[in-house]
Amino acid sequence: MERQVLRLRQAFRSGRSRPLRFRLQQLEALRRMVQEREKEILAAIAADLSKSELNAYSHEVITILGEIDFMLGNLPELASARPAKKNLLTMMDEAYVQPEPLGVVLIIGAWNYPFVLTMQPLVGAIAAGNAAIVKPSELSENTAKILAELLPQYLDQDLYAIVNGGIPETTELLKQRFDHILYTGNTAVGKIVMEAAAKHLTPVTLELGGKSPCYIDRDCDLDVACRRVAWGKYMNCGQTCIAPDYILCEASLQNQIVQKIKETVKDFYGENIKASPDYERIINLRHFKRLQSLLKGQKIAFGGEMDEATRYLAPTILTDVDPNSKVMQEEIFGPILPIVSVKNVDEAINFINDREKPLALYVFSRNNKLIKRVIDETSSGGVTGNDVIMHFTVNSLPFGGVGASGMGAYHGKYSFDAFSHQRPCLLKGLKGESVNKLRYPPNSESKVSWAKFFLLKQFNKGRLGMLLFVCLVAVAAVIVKKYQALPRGKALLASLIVHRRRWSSKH
Ligand SMILES: NC(=O)C1=CN([C@@H]2O[C@H](COP(=O)(O)OP(=O)(O)OC[C@H]3O[C@@H](n4cnc5c(N)ncnc54)[C@H](O)[C@@H]3O)[C@@H](O)[C@H]2O)C=CC1
Ligand SMILES: CCCCCCCCCC(=O)O
Repeated sequence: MERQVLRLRQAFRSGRSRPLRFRLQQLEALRRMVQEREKEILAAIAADLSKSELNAYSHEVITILGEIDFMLGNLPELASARPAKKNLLTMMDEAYVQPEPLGVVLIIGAWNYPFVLTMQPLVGAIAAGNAAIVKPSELSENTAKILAELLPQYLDQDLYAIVNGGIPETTELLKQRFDHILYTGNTAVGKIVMEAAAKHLTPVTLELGGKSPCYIDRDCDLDVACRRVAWGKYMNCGQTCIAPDYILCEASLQNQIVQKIKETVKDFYGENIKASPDYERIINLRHFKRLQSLLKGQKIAFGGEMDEATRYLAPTILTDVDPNSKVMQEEIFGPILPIVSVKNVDEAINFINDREKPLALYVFSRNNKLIKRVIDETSSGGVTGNDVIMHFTVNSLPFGGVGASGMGAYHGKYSFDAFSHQRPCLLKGLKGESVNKLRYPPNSESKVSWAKFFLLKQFNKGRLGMLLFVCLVAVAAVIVKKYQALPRGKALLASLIVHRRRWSSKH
């Protein structure tokens, strides 16, 4: 592991990953990989998540192609230096912000969208000019395997590597020194990653999970709301970090919601859900049993059927759920939708604020003021009003958590930023020592007062006069130099000095 990181570091030090042309070439090669090897990639995702290839394409591949296109179109601008505003002391100098790559970065992905959660950060890492190690989840082993096979065929092998394995391999990787770590997964492992990173003072982006609430207001189009919630909740069998975890609504809406989601599920997956190519399975037996245990003691208003052999768990709705029950204590990450009743939006806001900050928050209402109020009075990684999941697809929006749901963000420009250092650059001229004297010792009241003038723009009359005088002298000096009319120039300067003295004695 150590040798592998060293190899990448040496390649990074060679400077090869920095030129814009190289980054664009690598991104184009990655796009070629996705296009040419689409079939193998889709088959791997489909095998890992019991997913149709069509869904594998629209859940994952499309996101990566979109992200690569965005970077190819925007990288020249993102990677270029941005001029910075100057102050009076640096007026004549050059100030700009130059994004620079961080170095060798580590990307640890989760299993639930195994292609997106490894390749989307990689697009950002390449775009920003880094070397990168990608560690896919061992639970989505087919995708992990195909990535290890394909990536070296398309990308620079000394700069980008896939490391496969489970906890021992990840633990070993985390002992190495990286310049940034982007981790996607559960909160408990997020803490392990952050602790390991702290040993090297490595900055982290943590894309974690949590319980994302969905408030459904009385004043809303319930048909649309239920269709959208059902889509976001049951997609990927509920194994989506930003799936609506539970519904908050007035008690009187509960039965209608159950009825409408039931109808939607029939529209989506037909009478025999098990046979639908659009309905996935739980990733493994451990998660299946965990989900099974969440149903104990609950009122199942819809669904609940399961088959351990195929890890099938039907789209399920729980009603009158006690906020203290187990299903409300942990992120569900499965097709179980609890409904918790609240009296009104005030109670919903308090309910949300009494708990950890979620990764996503959803509000359905016809009343935009109510949606804005919920946004203003709560906190979450992201918000979508009148829909679910969709903020993930807008690459001009930063994607990430806050508080217990994570730190940092990526997607589009934010991915580039996550893997870049915004380096402030100031290029000073060698002239201007008369002004610079202000900051050289010995200090004095007068120098402090000048510093206040230059940096805080605190004027007094005398200073203003002096500034005008300095400007006039500067103009005169330019004229003198330009026309080399030495005698007339000198006379002009002398007359200015006399005027300045007279003006000073009067004020
Ligand atoms: N914020 C986001 O973008 C996303 C967050 N998630 C969250 O991830 C969670 C589901 O993923 P997990 O089951 O955690 O995925 P997982 O089991 O695939 O683990 C994630 C990664 O952590 C590594 N890992 C696991 N245990 C480790 C340990 N003890 N030490 C070091 N590394 C270890 C794994 O090898 C894997 O690469 C959910 O909470 C979900 O909400 C999932 C997808 C996206
Ligand atoms: C058009 C829908 C695309 C949905 C992709 C959702 C991926 C979410 C990944 C996750 O964060 O768990």
